[in-house]
Amino acid sequence: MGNFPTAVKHCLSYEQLIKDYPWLRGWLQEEKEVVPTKVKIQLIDMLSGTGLSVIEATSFVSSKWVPQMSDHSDVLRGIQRAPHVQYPVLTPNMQGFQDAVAAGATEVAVFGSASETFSRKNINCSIDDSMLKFKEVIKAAKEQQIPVRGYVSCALGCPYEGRIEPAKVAEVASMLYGIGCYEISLADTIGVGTPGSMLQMLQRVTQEVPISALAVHCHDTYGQALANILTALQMGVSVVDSAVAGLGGCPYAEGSSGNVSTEDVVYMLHGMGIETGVNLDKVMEAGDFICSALNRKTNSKVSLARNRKL
Ligand SMILES: CC(C)(COP(=O)([O-])OP(=O)([O-])OC[C@H]1O[C@@H](n2cnc3c(N)ncnc32)[C@H](O)[C@@H]1OP(=O)([O-])[O-])[C@@H](O)C(=O)NCCC(=O)NCCSC(=O)C[C@@](C)(O)CC(=O)[O-]
Repeated sequence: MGNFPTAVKHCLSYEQLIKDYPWLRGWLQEEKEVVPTKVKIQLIDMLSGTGLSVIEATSFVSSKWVPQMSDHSDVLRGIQRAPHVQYPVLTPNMQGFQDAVAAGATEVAVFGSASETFSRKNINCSIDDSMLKFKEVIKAAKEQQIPVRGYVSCALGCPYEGRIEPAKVAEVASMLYGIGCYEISLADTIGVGTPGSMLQMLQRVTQEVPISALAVHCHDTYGQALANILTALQMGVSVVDSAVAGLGGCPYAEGSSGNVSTEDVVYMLHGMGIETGVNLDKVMEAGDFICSALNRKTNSKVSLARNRKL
């Protein structure tokens, strides 16, 4: 583990450390009941006023696979875009990319996996075939100056294959970076990682991809997400995906819990003196809104504590 004070100083130099990436589509794709489009739009609009620099808005996937996302175009068209906020959307293939652009997408993300089985279950193709599809998307995106982000799912474990070798994560991250993704988000899809496995994985991945191009995406199934994020920060990672109220999950990783809550990450970073530009109170308001609109309990420890006036 790196020297803590030095690493924190390093992090202090970064701004806009938080991306509220998968709050919406990550959690919605798990939601059994169809969430009204206007609720999705209102939540994005609330999040747009929090200071977050990136809000992943929806997903242009097949509605046969994920029915909750069938209103993707209406959501993207319905939101009020705030200046200085990016609204990327997931696009697994050219059909998704074309639909996304038609609905006004200005940033997209492709999502690969370090696990062969997860890749087939999630996007119905092998890792190698997924790269061919992503290459097409990236080529088309570049022609339109649309930046493309890449995900590597199962970076710390797979629901089907168990442990995933850091070398395999590095290989897939390197492929995504090599074909033109500007940033690679390393996802602990099922939340089994620990600071130890995060450290090992990052040490290997950074042999292939510069740390400045890496983000982390931690689900909190085993309660390790904040510790894992802290480890990544100490290594120099400066982009953290999170989800308002800790909602989220993946339909092809049954039983895994949501992403780490944005509220908890912001609280930790501000407590460390790291500037994020994010207004914690406003994020909590957005979290309260969506939890009450859907009659769900928050997964944010910070929100629970604040509601008890602690
Ligand atoms: C990738 C596909 C579409 C392949 O699905 P497929 O069935 O292999 O696609 P296909 O190319 O063989 O086409 C079959 C049908 O799907 C349609 N189709 C084809 N592409 C699209 C599209 N983009 N949008 C809408 N429709 C589409 C296509 O038009 C055709 O329609 P038909 O002729 O039968 O009526 C499918 O497997 C799919 O939608 N998978 C997405 C599943 C998903 O959303 N998973 C969760 C994403 S989150 C994640 O992966 C993890 C992450 C990023 O959060 C990080 C982490 O925590 O790990």
